[in-house]
Amino acid sequence: MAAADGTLLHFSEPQAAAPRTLSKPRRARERRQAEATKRKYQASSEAPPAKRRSKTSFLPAKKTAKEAQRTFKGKPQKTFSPKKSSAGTSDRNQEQKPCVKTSSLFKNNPEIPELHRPVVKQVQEKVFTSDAFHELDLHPHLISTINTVLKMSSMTSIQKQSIPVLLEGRDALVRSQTGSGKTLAYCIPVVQSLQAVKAKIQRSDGPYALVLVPTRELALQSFDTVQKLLKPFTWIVPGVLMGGEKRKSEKARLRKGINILISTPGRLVDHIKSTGNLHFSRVRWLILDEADRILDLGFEKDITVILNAVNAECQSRQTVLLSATLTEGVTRLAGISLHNPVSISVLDESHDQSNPKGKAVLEVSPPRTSDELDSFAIPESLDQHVTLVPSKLRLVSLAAFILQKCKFEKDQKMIVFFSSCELVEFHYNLFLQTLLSSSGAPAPGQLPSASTRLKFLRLHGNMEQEERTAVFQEFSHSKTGVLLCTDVAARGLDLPQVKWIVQYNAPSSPAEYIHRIGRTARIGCHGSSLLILAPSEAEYVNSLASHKINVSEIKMEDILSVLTRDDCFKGRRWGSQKSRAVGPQEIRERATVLQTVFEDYVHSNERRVSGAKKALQSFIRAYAAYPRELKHVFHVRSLHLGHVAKSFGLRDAPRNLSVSAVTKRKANLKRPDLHKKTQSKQRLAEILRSEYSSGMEAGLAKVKKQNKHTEPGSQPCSADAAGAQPQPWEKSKKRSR
Ligand SMILES: Nc1ncnc2c1ncn2[C@@H]1O[C@H](COP(=O)(O)OP(=O)(O)OP(=O)(O)O)[C@@H](O)[C@H]1O
Repeated sequence: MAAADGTLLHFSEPQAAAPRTLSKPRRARERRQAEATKRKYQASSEAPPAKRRSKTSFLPAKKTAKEAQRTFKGKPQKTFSPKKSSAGTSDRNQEQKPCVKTSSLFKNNPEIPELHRPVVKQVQEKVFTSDAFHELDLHPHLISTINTVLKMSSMTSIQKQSIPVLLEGRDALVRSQTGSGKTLAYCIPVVQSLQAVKAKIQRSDGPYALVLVPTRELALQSFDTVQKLLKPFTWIVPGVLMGGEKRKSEKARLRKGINILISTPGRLVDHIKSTGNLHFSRVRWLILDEADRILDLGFEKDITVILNAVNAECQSRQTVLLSATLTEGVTRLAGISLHNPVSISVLDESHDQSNPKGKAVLEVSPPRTSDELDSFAIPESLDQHVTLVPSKLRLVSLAAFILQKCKFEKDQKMIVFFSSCELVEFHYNLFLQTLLSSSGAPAPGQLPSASTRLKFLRLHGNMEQEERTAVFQEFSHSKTGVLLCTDVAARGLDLPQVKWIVQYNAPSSPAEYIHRIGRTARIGCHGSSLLILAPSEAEYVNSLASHKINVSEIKMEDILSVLTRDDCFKGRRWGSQKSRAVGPQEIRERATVLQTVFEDYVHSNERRVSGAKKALQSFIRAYAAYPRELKHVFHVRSLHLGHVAKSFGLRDAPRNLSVSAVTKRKANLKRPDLHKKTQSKQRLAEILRSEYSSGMEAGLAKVKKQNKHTEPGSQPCSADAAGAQPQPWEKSKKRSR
């Protein structure tokens, strides 16, 4: 990237604007004093803060970084604090204001195109019914537990449709929008049927129900629901296997006996292979929750191993597949695992002409129309937005949006999705150090506007399980906060009261989009989402529309304009005394001030620079990993590396980073024989394949396993090794991300 063109800014306070008039003798006295001070400091190694700051503004970028570090670290109050710097020292302020060299954010950006989004009629489902749980033929204790422990009285539509059908003993494919209560739709029938088993269930009987979920967090969540429902039926023991825990203690729990076993597929396969006393002879229920995500995460082979193991020991069982999206993979998996199934979905009348009353649709396998396959039900109370932001402005736009919602508005809870663990780590550390304050006064390196109101959390698959659980719990119970995460949090997690979903990196499929936005507007609540796209990616909006997904535009300027609400972002052109009204120029200057803060943080030491480069590299790899059908929207060659580097607080694009290097390596991945060639190449391939990842994918998990980290799906999962049959749905499986 060409060297940054310099725009000089210094931070000013509102009070500093009016110049003070000084008498002539006093001015002369002050000048003499200033010169004396200058001579003194020239002779010593210590620098007078004001003069040094001004001078360094003209230094090249590297030196500026060092100096800026001094500015933010050394005298943060003088630099930023409105209270201290405004105390009647306006003319001195003029000199004391830090002057920062930064590249122009607003020059040479691609034009932002007009969005001509087609308006489509979204598929909608009614969430609640007026029917109460007590109208169902359930054990009275179960009903009172639902009412008093879960504090629920009326059923959701999907519960009303599913529970009676499942209680009849039918296999089912249940499809319903995110946050519509699918978990209870299967948990209630399971508990109802197991409590009614005549010879009371013994713990030592082992599993009667197997519930498979894609992630550990979801396993915990489902376990929690089952545990609550089992309160009156204490002889039925639930248990969870999910990796992250010592195998030994899981084995011990299995030995004692678990009747309702909730697990991630990889971990269960691990125990099938290594735990002698895990038997499935009594299994009556097999539940595949979030079936689409299970397949997306590459658990097909594990599912095959599990199906074969269960089939080998028990022939008659009830199988249920639940999914928010009905993908080809899910339909094929349903064809294999379900016997004479009922297909249940609750589409609204306008969409589902064949089913005018929104009743459960029976025997649908394969799905009725390609339209149903391609479109997704979206909660009615969810407002979806998109904004087009040039690469250079992405970081400041994201920060401004977070500040707008979580600093200036009350009780806002937000999830920001990134495409890789490295990206989450980078942004988490950056925001934590620059936007956040633990006390009233800004700490070194922080903005004076750093807020105690803001709370940042992060969640991704490279974190230790203990920490993941703690973060999940903390965010679940918190009223506010910004959770930066990978798709590890997109899969079925029920995080209450989330108001905003921000997708900083576009998802790689419409199904992913649905799952991400599905973390808000749950169970009838109101929520909003924002998708941040580059101008070159505007076409993605049409791609969403083709799946009946409507988004409305928010202008980037409107997002950035929040910076004018905070005078700490106020910048002023060097030497200019003219005061200007708040307008586009003011917004630009303030955005530049914020970008400067980020750049100074990143460039304050080598470790941070290399962290930013690593994150940038990860971003490019993820970008190169978009599926073929989205390549016309997200093509790595359309990235301007210098501009993208800016969004990582880097002043220049790293020299050793080239798009072709990334794409070359990626091209190799298309050759399946590559994996067999050498182990090191295989590891590289797995890392690259998982770049657009949450850190949860089997490939990455395998790599991590070698580093002694365990993940669901990290176990050896070759179908051959387990004597499994080839998976029919694999044949036409698209290469996942
Ligand atoms: N009948 C009900 N009344 C009130 N709240 C309910 C009811 N059923 C479920 N809920 C609550 O709604 C929330 C969403 O439920 P759940 O997680 O089961 O949705 P889901 O359909 O599985 O979503 P996703 O597809 O995202 O996994 C949970 O907090 C749950 O406790």
